[in-house]
Amino acid sequence: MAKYIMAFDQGTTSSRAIIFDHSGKIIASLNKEFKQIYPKPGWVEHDPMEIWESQIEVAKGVIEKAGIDPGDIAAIGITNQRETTVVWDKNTGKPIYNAIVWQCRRTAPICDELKNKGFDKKIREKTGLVVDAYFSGTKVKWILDNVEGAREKAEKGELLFGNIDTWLIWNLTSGKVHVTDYSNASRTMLFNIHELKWDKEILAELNIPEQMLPEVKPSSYVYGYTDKNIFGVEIPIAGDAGDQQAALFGQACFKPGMAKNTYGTGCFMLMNTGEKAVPSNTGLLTTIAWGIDGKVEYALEGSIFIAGAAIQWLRDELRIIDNSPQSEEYALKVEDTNGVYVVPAFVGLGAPYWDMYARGTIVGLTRGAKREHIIRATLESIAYQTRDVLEAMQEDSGIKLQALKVDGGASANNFLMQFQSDILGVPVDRPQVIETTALGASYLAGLAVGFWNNKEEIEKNWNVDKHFEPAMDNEKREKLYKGWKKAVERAMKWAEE
Ligand SMILES: Nc1ncnc2c1ncn2[C@@H]1O[C@H](COP(=O)(O)OP(=O)(O)O)[C@@H](O)[C@H]1O
Ligand SMILES: O=P(O)(O)OC[C@H](O)CO
Repeated sequence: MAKYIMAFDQGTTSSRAIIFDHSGKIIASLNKEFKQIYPKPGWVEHDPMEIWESQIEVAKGVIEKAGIDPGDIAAIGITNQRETTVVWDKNTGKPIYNAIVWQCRRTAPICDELKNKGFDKKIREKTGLVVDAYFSGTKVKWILDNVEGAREKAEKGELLFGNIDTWLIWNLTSGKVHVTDYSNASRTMLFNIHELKWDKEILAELNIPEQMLPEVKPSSYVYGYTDKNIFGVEIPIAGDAGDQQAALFGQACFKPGMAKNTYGTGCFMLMNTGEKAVPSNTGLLTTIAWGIDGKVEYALEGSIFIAGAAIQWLRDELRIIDNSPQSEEYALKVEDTNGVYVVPAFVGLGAPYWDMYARGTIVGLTRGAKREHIIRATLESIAYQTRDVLEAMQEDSGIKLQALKVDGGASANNFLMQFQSDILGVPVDRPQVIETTALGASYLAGLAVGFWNNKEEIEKNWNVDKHFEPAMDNEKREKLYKGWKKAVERAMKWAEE
């Protein structure tokens, strides 16, 4: 019997492939960063061919690194940066435009129009989402409206739309399977999360032909098999979920009330709400967690657009650190931020503010402000944003969180995790495997092919690495947080015409 599962974790800044064994242990992992394209301020694109090529390169590389035979892989699970939009020609297989990334703000005016018409309320009800340039719907419309001949071709059925999961599965399968899963569909702003189908009224409003949309399947399901020319064998592709939902699954948050926070490019807190789609009154999203075992389960989500990406900004743009882990070293060289707050609203602000026109701000600078303070304030901004969404989530769900499960690249930062626990006043638990996104995709794939039998078996694989207890007194906590709220006010609406 095949001994491993391979996950493709196609993230915002890198493509990653990881091979897991039955105990959920990482056998080998390989990562490749790819180009971020910023054609204008606030615009973000990726080259879909580079995404595909980098993903295949790391997949082949990780098999070699692990020293295993492709025939030893029982299934592949796919997980992806969500919302990022690719439109391609069905006949040539070539994208007609770069992928418009979830962070891209170019469709803010289309969103404003929807809001002005009052159509946003309908969208909120049907899709669980807030009208924002974040989601795929307005991105598809933009491509159809702006790429020459696109709309005509789409109407003739010659173009296909997909998020990155769909794009990868279409390229991987010999039969060119055009599918997505419930969790990804729920991020398009085109999918009715209650009726579980593409919403004709929204499609008509955005003028998007339904025939270009993928078929929506469960998250644990055999969608197809890899073309033999890729790995030399046909491997079932059996799991598909948006990366944040996959992380919720990988953290074994299977019961209502269980929550996790993933610190990657952005930061995403999700709470399982079971078979109930809980509406939010605080600016959170109601989203599909996954479709499995013949049913769909929901989650409440707080989406923070910039988290680890702010650390990359310190490294690549400000060039005041050489690598991400160094941020911890510098942060610990000072006692506090000396009154400095960084609001990394580089692409607007997501939950709970939803301000497409907010922009990054540094406030509280004095003559004594050093790079250590700015670095520390940048790390702290990740924790403050998390507190914003945790408060919203507790209010919407009526559940007081006993502990927060964390994961993702930046959760490796012990300073950040301790400050997180301090500023929330809630313990933080980091598991041994922080690659829970990939792990969740593996679990979904493994369940579909009988590699794992049930969720109970998977739950036993979760082990804590480090537990962080709040160590800050309440007065200090609230004083610091008050300063953050003031800083956020300064960042809001900055880029509004
Ligand atoms: N030790 C660290 N401290 C702070 N940030 C870190 C650290 N290690 C990684 N990061 C940040 O985490 C992000 C990478 O995490 P990852 O989970 O791989 O993200 P993604 O899936 O979004 O590409 C990067 O933005 C990086 O700057
Ligand atoms: O690339 P990540 O891991 O930051 O995830 C991006 C999210 O899926 C965007 O919604």
